[in-house]
This record gives sequence, C-alpha cells and structure tokens, in this order.
Amino acid sequence: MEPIIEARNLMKSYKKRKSKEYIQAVNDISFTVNKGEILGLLGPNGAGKTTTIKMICGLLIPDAGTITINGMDNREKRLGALRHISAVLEGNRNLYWRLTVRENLEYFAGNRGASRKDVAHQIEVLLTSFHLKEKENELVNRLSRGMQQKLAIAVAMLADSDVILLDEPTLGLDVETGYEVRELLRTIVDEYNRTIIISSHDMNVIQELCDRTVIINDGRVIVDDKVENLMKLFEVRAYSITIGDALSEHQQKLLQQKFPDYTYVADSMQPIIQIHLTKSDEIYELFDMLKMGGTSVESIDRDTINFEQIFMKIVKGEKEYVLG
Ligand SMILES: Nc1ncnc2c1ncn2[C@@H]1O[C@H](COP(=O)(O)OP(=O)(O)OP(=O)(O)O)[C@@H](O)[C@H]1O
Repeated sequence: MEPIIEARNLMKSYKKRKSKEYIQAVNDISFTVNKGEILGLLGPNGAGKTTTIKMICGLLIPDAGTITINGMDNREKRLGALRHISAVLEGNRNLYWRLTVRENLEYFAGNRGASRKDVAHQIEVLLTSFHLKEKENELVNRLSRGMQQKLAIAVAMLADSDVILLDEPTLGLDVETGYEVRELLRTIVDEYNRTIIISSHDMNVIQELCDRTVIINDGRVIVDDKVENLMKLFEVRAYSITIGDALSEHQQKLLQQKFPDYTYVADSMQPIIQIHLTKSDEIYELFDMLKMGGTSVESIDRDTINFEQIFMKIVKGEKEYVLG
C-alpha cells in the first residue's frame, strides 16, 4: 500500500484564555493514510481531531512534527502538497450561499482552469450522481442541510484532488439523507478512486465505510487498525440467558469470579443473566456452572456488538487495546 499522507510526531498546544497555561491538543501523533483507502479519524470531544485535520490542510502550523502529502512537505512545498487535498469542514463553509447549486459548481470548476467542455460534462455527471439535478437552479441558502452537504462534497470532487477530508459529513442529517451521503462516499472511493479521511462521531459512517480507523484520545493515537480487525477482536457476544430458578448466593459469587461484568436480574418474572463474552466457547463454561448448581436454562438471546460499542470500550479503556 502506497502512503499518500504521512503525519509524523505532530505536536500542537493552545494557550488557555486569560491564563498562562497551555492545552496540549495534539501530543505526538503519527499515522499514515494509504492511496484509495477510507480512513476514519475518531475520538471523543476535545480529543484533537479538528486540530489534526487543520494541520493536514495547512490551516494550522504544528509546534513540531511534519506532514507530507504525496511525498511533499506541506510547509516546505505548501502549494504542491495542498493541491492534492480538498476539505469539507464544518458548516459547509466552502459554498457560496447566494449562488445556485449550478453556479457554485461552475464557479469552483472555473477556478480550476479546465476546458469549458470538460467542465460542463463533469458538472452534469456530478449533478446526476449526487441527485442534485432537480435542485440545480435553487439558491444554496434555500437547500436542506443534506442537499448542502452533498453539494459541498460535489464541490470538493471538482477540485480533482486525490484526497478528500470530511469533518462530520453526516452531522445533523436525517437517517435517510445520512444513508444517502454514506452511499455517495462509497461511490466516490469505488468509482472515482479517491482517498477519503472522515472525522466523525457517527459510528455508522465508520462501520459501513472505513477500511481503517485511527482513534485519538487526549491528543494521542490509541488505536490504528483495520475496522474489520477491531470488529473481530471485540467480537464480544452479549447474551441474555433466562434461567429456571433463582441463583443461590454461592452461584452468584462463582459467576462473579469467572465473569466480573455479568449482571443478574432476579426481580423479573423469570431470573435473567446478562453477560458479555469475549470467546464464544465461554458460554459452555457458563452452562456447566449453572448445571452444577442445578439451574436450568430456559432460553438464550444473543446480540452482536456494533462499532459504536467497540469505540466506547476502547475510549473507556475497558479492553486493554492500546498501541504497544
Ligand atoms: N483555538 C483554540 N484555543 C484554545 N484551545 C483550543 C482551541 N481549539 C481547540 N482547543 C482545545 O484543544 C483540544 C482539542 O480540540 P479539537 O477541537 O482538536 O478536538 P476534537 O477532537 O476535534 O473535538 P470535537 O469532537 O469536540 O470537535 C480541546 O481541549 C480544545 O478545547
């Protein structure tokens, strides 16, 4: 895999307001982004994502560390390096609100200096594939948030850059439009062969779209792994087991020792054991323990963990999955 972006040992601190103290927003962050991949940049509020994205786009200068884009340092060869990146940051600020959809596309395409014929063709393709054709003559300030978001991504596509950086692409969108934007991003990678970096709190975006995720917490990278690997690693299975009789105190104590996370709900019509297992064969150990105590199993329901739960576990440090 060929890297297109390499961030090395980035540091950035901000001076606190009305104070002499500094906040270390980014504390020695390094990661790479490979050509053609969709990378999810995640982290809780205040983790340092926006600061990192702004440093990549050249909007903020790091206190230390380097960023290379297609082999070019984004400070030493600023123009050459930043040519490869388009960013859609919060608030769709890259659009002209008093121009129509088509006028925005024409304006940004014009900036690029491509031939009229090419531009006209590209705009038609984008209007159609982004489902914006029937709104082409609408002013941007009259569009729904979802439509504005799609147009902002279309404008980023026009720049023809290899990498598209998206900050919270589905924030504030309804379920259907959020789904549509996710589909659109998948098409951009599959058909237009672009690299995408997404910073998001929307775990559906990450689970459905991203090949790899870099999770930042307190200004540091705590996970850099394929989403698929994390799903496997955290394939914690959550079971609800309805049992025939109440557990004795002794049984509860034994279960507690073996499965510290387990919950026993005794006050329902039928007692229930709720448990998260990391290995599927642990369920048999549980059955054995129940059998030895003379407790029958009436039914078992299973839930599989999703990426949102995995993210919460990582950030809370429940599972010791931290880069070694
Ligand atoms: N201009 C600034 N001045 C002072 N402190 C700042 C500034 N910008 C960010 N910070 C602080 O730096 C830290 C990292 O902020 P940053 O916006 O990069 O995090 P984030 O991961 O993008 O958070 P969110 O998900 O809430 O957008 C936070 O503690 C934040 O309060």
